[in-house]
Amino acid sequence: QEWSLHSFDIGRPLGKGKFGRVYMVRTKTTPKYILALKTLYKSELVANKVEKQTRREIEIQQNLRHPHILRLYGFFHDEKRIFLMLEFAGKGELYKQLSKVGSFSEKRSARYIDQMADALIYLHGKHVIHRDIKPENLLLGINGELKIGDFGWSVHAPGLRRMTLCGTLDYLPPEMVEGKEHNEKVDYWALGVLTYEFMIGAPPFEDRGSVNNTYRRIARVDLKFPSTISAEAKDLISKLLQYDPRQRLPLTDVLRHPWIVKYRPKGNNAREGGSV
Ligand SMILES: COc1cccc(-c2nc(Nc3cc(C)[nH]n3)cc3ccccc23)c1
Repeated sequence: QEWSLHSFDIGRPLGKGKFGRVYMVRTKTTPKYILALKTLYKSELVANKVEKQTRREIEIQQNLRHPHILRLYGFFHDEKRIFLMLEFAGKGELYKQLSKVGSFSEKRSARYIDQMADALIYLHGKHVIHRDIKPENLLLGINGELKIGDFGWSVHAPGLRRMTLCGTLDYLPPEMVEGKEHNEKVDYWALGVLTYEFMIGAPPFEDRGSVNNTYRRIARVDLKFPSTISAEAKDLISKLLQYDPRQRLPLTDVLRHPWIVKYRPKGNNAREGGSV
């Protein structure tokens, strides 16, 4: 199947991505499929020196099949742009909902982290580390299920970050802010930061006034919890936000953690194959 812009009826623009716009589109084939078409301007990719990273993002995401990872069905290009044919997530960007309500309940946060852990186990099983887990890269499907949407920073483990850090430091683990070699355990740390931000509405080491102070707080694991957070939630976050990557709670143990199990939708706890 040779895809081009002529293969689609272009719907409404959904919003602006980093290097171009995202449109809701429908295939002209029957049956008709609704997709999100992400446009990337080649000139922008070259200007930002991210063409290799983009090629890697496409190659990685095309081979991934998981309910909580946004599908990349294919891509095509014209002289100016690259077009990514992405799964359409009906409820849009998770961070917009987070900023609208301020923070999520422990139940909603635990269910998202359950889904994230499941997706990360799949990713790491394919020796892919995401390296850029944060609310801005997460989308919500039509049934409110979480979808990891952006693989711009993912690499095959172990990686050494060559790009200067753009955007927030808040999610980076000590080994990355110290420029050391890192492995898939950077995603364990980011999962801890994400859990904290879902429930509190801001990341744990944020210092809006000074990037250097965020650095320091990360390197010192300067972690404080508001009294409103349950002991079980604090326990999980503290086991993920460990300075030493080897001490961080393995993802399979995240799935078994009491705080996660407590909020897992009924029927999802049935033992493998156990039917009642
Ligand atoms: C950067 O892409 C942006 C930016 C702003 C909003 C949206 C957005 N996206 C989606 N779904 C998507 C997006 C992708 C790549 N797959 N599925 C749904 C929405 C619904 C309401 C408002 C906005 C929405 C995307």
